[in-house]
Amino acid sequence: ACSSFRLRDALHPLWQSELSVSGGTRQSPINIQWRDSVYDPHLKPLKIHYDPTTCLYIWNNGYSFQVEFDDSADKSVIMGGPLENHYRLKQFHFHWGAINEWGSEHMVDSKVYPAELHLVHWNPVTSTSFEEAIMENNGLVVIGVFLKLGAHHAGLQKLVDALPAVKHKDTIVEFDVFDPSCLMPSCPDYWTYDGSLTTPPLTESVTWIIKKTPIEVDQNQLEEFRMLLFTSAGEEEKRMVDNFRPLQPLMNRTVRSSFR
Ligand SMILES: NS(=O)(=O)c1c(F)cccc1F
Ligand SMILES: [Zn+2]
Repeated sequence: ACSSFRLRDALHPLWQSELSVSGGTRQSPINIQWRDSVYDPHLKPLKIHYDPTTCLYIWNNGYSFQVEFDDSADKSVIMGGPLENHYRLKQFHFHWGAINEWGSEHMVDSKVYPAELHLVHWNPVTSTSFEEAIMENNGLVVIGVFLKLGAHHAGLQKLVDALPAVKHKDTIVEFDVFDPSCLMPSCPDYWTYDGSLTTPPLTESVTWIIKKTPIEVDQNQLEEFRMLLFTSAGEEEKRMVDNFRPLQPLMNRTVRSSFR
């Protein structure tokens, strides 16, 4: 088995279906080797237009907390970058570690960050719903943003303040107006590659756009993430931490960069 495949990861409770995509040739996450990425001058700037009123609610789905959006129209969309058409924002969520030394899914030259934000979008031109797009080649676009320990993030704090209301699995709280563009770094640089969902069903339907520059959050904000639970009310409490998938082999893929 190749070096990055560890059976104990594949059988970890969170990823028990890891083996179900055996033979996958474009799995995520990966370690982005900066020197192996290829500058593509044809890559356009990413264009992001999020309508804050499309924000619906936050919920704890048992492996992350997720902010869901109204995707019944082209109101919160991304386009440009490596994309041939526009994609609708469906949800965003995070992955993080038990301590600051790990937590992100992707890595850059083997550097790991304490957390990673995923903004999940689907292609309304080739699919009629998010659920359908999950099964389509290039049905999804996920923007990945690294979080690093640093200054307090005022935009994130509105989200953090709502977390106690979704402490347990399958709890939900209304979250009316939020503009996720406040979570994007100002630097336009990104890497892009063809990959997969990092949670079951692990389908190979994702065009990944990984922002080069992390956003800064403070220690208290990260610790609020770690106070969430994987478990439902009444069950023995298990803290929601280390909800990231192990690195997957690059295989026959090239990571392109939008910057020299
Ligand atoms: N982690 S990820 O961004 O690959 C992801 C999920 F976790 C869940 C659904 C869609 C999706 F894209
Ligand atoms: Zn994710």
